[in-house]
Amino acid sequence: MAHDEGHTVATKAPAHILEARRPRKGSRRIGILGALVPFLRPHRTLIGAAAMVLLVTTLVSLALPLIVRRLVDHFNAGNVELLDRYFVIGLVGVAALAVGSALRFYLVARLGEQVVMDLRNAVFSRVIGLSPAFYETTMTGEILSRITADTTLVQNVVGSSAATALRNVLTLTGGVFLLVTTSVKLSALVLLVVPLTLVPIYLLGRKMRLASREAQDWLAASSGKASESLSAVQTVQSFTNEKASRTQFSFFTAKAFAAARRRIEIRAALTFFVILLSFTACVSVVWVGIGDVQRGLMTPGTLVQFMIYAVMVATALTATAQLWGDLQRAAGATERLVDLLSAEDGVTDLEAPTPLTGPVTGHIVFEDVHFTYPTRPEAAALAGVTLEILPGETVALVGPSGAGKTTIVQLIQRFYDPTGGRITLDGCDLRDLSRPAFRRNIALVPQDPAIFAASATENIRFGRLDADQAAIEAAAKAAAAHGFITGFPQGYDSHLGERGVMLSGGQKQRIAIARAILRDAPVLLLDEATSALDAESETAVQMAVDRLSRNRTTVIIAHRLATVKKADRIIVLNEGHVVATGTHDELIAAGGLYARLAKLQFIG
Ligand SMILES: Nc1ncnc2c1ncn2[C@@H]1O[C@H](COP(=O)(O)OP(=O)(O)OP(=O)(O)O)[C@@H](O)[C@H]1O
Repeated sequence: MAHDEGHTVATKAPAHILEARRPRKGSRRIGILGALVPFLRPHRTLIGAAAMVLLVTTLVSLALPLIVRRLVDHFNAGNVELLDRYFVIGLVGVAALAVGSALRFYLVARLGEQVVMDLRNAVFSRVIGLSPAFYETTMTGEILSRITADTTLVQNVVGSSAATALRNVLTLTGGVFLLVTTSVKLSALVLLVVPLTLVPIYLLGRKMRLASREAQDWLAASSGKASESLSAVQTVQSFTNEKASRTQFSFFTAKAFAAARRRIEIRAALTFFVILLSFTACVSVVWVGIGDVQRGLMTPGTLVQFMIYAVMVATALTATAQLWGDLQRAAGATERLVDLLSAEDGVTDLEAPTPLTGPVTGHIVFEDVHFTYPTRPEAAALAGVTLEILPGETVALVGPSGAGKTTIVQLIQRFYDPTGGRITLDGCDLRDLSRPAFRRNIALVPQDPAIFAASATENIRFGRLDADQAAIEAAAKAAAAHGFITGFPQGYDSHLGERGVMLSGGQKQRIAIARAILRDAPVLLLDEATSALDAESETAVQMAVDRLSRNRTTVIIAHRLATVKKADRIIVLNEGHVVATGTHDELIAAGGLYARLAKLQFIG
């Protein structure tokens, strides 16, 4: 019932999920697992050792039935000494098998853990560097699901299934060879059935893989939904939308369940066919074999030996059917991980970027910059912006909502590349510089600063990771944050809670300002908070900003009269154009958009 409701409430399934239902180019191939080779290569020694152990244990397990045959055939011969010898050999074999199996488990499981660790790190290090355009179309919760759930599927394969598959292949090869040498006639019977079992494995395996990938996709979507709702839990609760959130979430989990159920059904069918076919063959063989023993064509020991091999071969086949499913599932997961690893970034650095020579002065120039957000190709966010910000100058960006102020600040950081024109820092096109190199010269104070679930010290240190405690406290003092931090029970060691839930708006801003002070960069970008602070916080923040912007190129998205009045120059934007520049008094005298905005927006 809840699921049906879900259909009406839930948003449409993400586009890539709908897309996932269609088989993609190459999605039929299990060969995608080859993408894991670069992750396996560094562990060659481990793999080699595991393969050796695997070979030895398989050979030992194939040899044991030979002993069993001798035991059976000499059972009544009265030669106790010979029997004892066989038992001792058998026990040695069993011991070798035990040691080998334990060692194989250890080596292979460790390999799985290591490969998955590397894979997780690779995916995270890839996505953490992707420019914001990527996150406009991908939910973070979904990426988390890829990093946890999908990598776990890969781990199953690398950390067990692959080894089991290899063992099965060896057992099958060795077992079939030994079957034939034991009895050609009975083997012919068994080998008739082997190809038959492969047919359902092949036919159903592909379906299973598609269902599995779909289940993983829905699972990822449900994580995306959950993390979105959880990160806005207060908004959800104050609008009493918990029920709708639950319904939406259960819509996604129900979809994941339905796909998983389809996979399980297919696998159940597969298990049925494989067990039926392989064990039917076993039983028929025993039937025929007992006749041969009665007619004296073979010894009972040989029949027992043959039966053990037949069971080994049949078991290996059954396991292969299941493993094939695991491999298919891992192929689906790998495909998605590969998608993430090879996600194209709209913003890329040159192979040989221009090095920044000497200290940056902070001379920023926009030359006829046009820009359209990739997700909104029909509307230009900037339509020919030309402006120059001199070293050390403080510039206030002012304009109605949607005018393009934030866009300008984003482009200065090269989160996007302009679609036309160019932006230079100290005369260098941003596209020719390496992002990490020039961003080191920029400090950002966002409107709603990110606060991490860590101590006050660690949060401020985010501005410059190698800063010592003294520098951190000095920055906090300059940002008027020292007072409230020392007021906390654990002072600088106080935990600030995820997203800074334990701080007021003004306190968060002062932490962000302390970070920027610590960074000590020649360019300061500041998005002034729109929310009103109390007079005391307001003055404290204002003073901290003044101190911070002195002797630096400062670009402020201004929302307060005090700020614009202090700016060297105000740039008025409207609909992606610069419509006027000047000081507060000049612009008021000119009486255009700014005069109107000033009257409406700045209360002072
Ligand atoms: N990530 C985005 N994807 C698509 N369009 C965007 C994106 N960010 C902003 N826009 C659009 O670009 C235009 C300029 O937005 P921008 O955020 O630069 O305005 P702003 O002047 O900072 O407004 P505000 O004062 O309300 O923050 C707006 O029409 C906005 O809807």
